[in-house]
Amino acid sequence: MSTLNTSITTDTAQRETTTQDAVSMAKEKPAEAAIEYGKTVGTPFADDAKFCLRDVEVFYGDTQAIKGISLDIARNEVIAFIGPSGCGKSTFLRCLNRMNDSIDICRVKGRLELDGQDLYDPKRDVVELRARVGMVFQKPNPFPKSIYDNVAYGPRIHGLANRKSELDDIVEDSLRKAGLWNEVKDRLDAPATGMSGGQQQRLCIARTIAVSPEVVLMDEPCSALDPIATAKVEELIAELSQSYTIIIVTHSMQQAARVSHRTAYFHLGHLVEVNDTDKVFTAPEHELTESYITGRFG
Ligand SMILES: Nc1ncnc2c1ncn2[C@@H]1O[C@H](COP(=O)(O)OP(=O)(O)OP(=O)(O)O)[C@@H](O)[C@H]1O
Repeated sequence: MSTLNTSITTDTAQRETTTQDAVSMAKEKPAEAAIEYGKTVGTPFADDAKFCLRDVEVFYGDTQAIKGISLDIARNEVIAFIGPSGCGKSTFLRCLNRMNDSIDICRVKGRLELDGQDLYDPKRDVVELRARVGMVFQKPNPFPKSIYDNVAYGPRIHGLANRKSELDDIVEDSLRKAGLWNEVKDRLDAPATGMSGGQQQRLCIARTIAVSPEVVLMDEPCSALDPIATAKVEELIAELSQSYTIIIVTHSMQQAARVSHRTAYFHLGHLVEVNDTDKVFTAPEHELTESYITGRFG
């Protein structure tokens, strides 16, 4: 603050710049000093844990992106990851189905278990893991194939159907669960790339659930969608939560409030607070959570 005061001069241009600096300082991310390493306030642990994650650290080369996070994710819960850009939400999400394995400079440390089994056991079949823990990305990414073949792709490679009729049933069931069947049942052979963005994203969700996953990871699944398509995907998340554990990264606090049971607030690679979603948005425990949800920075 003293630097700011001494920089004030009578020069008008200089004064304007200084005022802008003050505004941007006020919007700046609060210091890491407000966070105790490895400590999360609220309710990060659960009795019925699908994922048990302890002391997780992630490095890109020498840079530490995740700083000692411990968290349980319960069976059939929807948990939202929120926080300012670059705080590590996607990095942490990608640990859960080992998507970070494909990044050469990325190292994951700590204990990460799915149903009590080590996620990072070198003997683990990663293809099988990614069928159990499916992922929906920010931008819809259908294959350049027909609508039918997009959904049938996973069941085919995992040998989930012995006959064409069984595959047809899986495709129909997945498209129904994704709320898309009525829109596409008469054009299953049409290219998926000809669908609207919102339809493509629901197709990607159908493709993910076609292999009967236990968990669906969603990395900003609505950021490329308009409000109507977003509302459809959010309705879908509510329906899917009956059967799956869902972990969603979102920049929209309204979306986190609408779809999730618990919300986890990340800051500079730390997990600062986890609480029931209502509590996070009405009575956050940590000052940084409060600053973020009230728009003081982010
Ligand atoms: N492939 C990578 N190589 C090197 N550094 C990376 C890589 N991916 C992410 N990072 C760094 O790790 C940190 C966390 O990034 P991450 O994408 O996980 O944050 P985020 O909270 O999901 O951000 P956003 O909300 O902007 O998507 C950032 O400093 C980012 O620059």
